[in-house]
Amino acid sequence: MTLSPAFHSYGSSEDLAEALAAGVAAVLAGAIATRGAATLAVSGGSTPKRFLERLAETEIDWGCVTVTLVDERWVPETDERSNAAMVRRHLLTGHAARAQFLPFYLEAPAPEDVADELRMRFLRLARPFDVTVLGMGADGHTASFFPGADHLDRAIDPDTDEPVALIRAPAAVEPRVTLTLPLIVDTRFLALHIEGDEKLAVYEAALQPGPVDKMPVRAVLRAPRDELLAVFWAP
Ligand SMILES: O=C(O)[C@H](O)[C@@H](O)[C@H](O)[C@H](O)COP(=O)(O)O
Repeated sequence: MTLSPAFHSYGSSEDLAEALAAGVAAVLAGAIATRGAATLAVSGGSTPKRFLERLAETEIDWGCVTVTLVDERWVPETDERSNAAMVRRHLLTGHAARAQFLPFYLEAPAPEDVADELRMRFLRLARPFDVTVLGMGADGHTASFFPGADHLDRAIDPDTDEPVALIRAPAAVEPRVTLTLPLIVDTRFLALHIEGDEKLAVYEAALQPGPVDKMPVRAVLRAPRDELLAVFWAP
């Protein structure tokens, strides 16, 4: 059964960052208390930076946390477009520097050259994740589920056993590697973090009936889950 998302709106990006960081830290601390470990998957781009900085300040036992990405642009961490570099800069500092980090990028011209290594790397990740935080583009993509992407059907196949998908799409700029839909929705706390009026309108349009491939965030919105998807929005 697909439950309607829980929508949380905040007066400012800073208020949202504080609230989302507190919520994520609480879920991670709960996982550490019960299992001695926690897994966090975060998205790249620009929106998460303030939230990740607030999360880095929380005093949970970061040494028990594995941090990974929802998706990555196929560039080295020296490239300003690298999501891994953004996460290291904004999250893996201070208290959170002790977390174990599992990035995607491997030294190879194309992700297809290391597809088996990527598959094995992410097959080993404990499931379900404890926290997954998604972003969304103004075109209705999330993760690297871009409209018009090649292999999009494989990436959003709810029945795939593959942990990652290799994506190429005009809007994606670089080749992408993304967690597949089952890994993304198989998480205890799933959040969609969007900011601005434009993305709010895109989110509301994505809630309406329509083809998934035109607004692939719909694959997440429609995925049957026991727990509510939590949407965090600020103007
Ligand atoms: O690699 C990426 O770009 C992200 O993982 C992607 O899915 C992101 O969440 C959206 O593109 C929104 O990006 P902004 O936050 O920069 O608008």
